[in-house]
Amino acid sequence: MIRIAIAGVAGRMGRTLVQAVLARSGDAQVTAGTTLKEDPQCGQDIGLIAGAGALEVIAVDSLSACVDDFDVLIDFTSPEATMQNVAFCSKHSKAIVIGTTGLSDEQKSALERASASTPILTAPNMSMGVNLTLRLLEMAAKALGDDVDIEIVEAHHRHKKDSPSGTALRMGEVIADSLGRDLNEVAVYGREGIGDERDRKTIGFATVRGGDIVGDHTVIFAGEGERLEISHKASSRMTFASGAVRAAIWLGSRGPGLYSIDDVLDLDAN
Ligand SMILES: NC(=O)C1=CN([C@@H]2O[C@H](COP(=O)(O)OP(=O)(O)OC[C@H]3O[C@@H](n4cnc5c(N)ncnc54)[C@H](OP(=O)(O)O)[C@@H]3O)[C@@H](O)[C@H]2O)C=CC1
Ligand SMILES: O=C(O)C1=N[C@H](C(=O)O)C[C@H](O)C1
Repeated sequence: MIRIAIAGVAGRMGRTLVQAVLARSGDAQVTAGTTLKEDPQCGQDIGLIAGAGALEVIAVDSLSACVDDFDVLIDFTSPEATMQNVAFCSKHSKAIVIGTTGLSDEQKSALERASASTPILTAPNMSMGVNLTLRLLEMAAKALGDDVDIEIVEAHHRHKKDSPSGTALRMGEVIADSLGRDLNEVAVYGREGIGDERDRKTIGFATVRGGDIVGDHTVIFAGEGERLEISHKASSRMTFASGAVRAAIWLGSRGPGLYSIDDVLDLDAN
């Protein structure tokens, strides 16, 4: 039985993660959860915070306060909080699953360094559908090559802080790699005013923020006379949470290393 702690347990993903662990049949347990000290839910039962009934586990304001209570931490918070949590997990030999997006290149390098002594699994999107979409994008990019213009459009709820989404950026990386391009050189983030004609080698990103959109991603491969669009639309955060819990259970029996959700999901099984 894996003992799971959830960082940011009062957040949108934190609450859904509690429900996702409860939905499993006895191979995992939520044994700890953190909130910020100033959060009004700090000190409350995390089951009640998640709207799932009391679990007799109280939300605490730091990982130090629950260090003996968990094996794997699941972290969907903010880049700053995630990096502090990685340092804590490294020091205390805990595995960590990271869903937080918007990490800088420097923060990603720090994750790589920490993974020499800590099991770390990170993915900008833990859903089966998105990770299958990444495979389809690779196939489409290779087949259509340099004959199309490629644009990535993503839409999320009004509270989302990072843009473009981590998933959109990963989609861009997969497509750029498939075409032998460097995303840092070819990405165009939004357009405004009068500019030059589109350069075919570029990969465009467009961001929509509004209401309660859970997460939509569409990649457009626009050619002459036809265009192909590959879309994924999430309608529930449970798709991300159940992937993350599955990843935590998998990571619980792994040694140090930097893993991805591809290592966990059986995308080739069916
Ligand atoms: N990989 C994936 O599949 C997915 C990734 N995400 C990513 O997960 C992250 C969180 O998203 P979401 O749940 O919507 O955001 P929320 O803002 O709802 O949740 C984040 C929570 O973390 C809390 N928090 C921040 N710092 C700390 C800290 N040091 N200790 C404890 N709690 C802390 C926040 O508190 P407060 O509100 O008080 O600041 C908040 O409750 C984002 O980066 C998002 O992009 C989201 C969905 C899927
Ligand atoms: O913030 C969110 O909500 C989401 N963030 C992730 C991202 O940035 O890609 C994944 C998902 O789309 C929801």
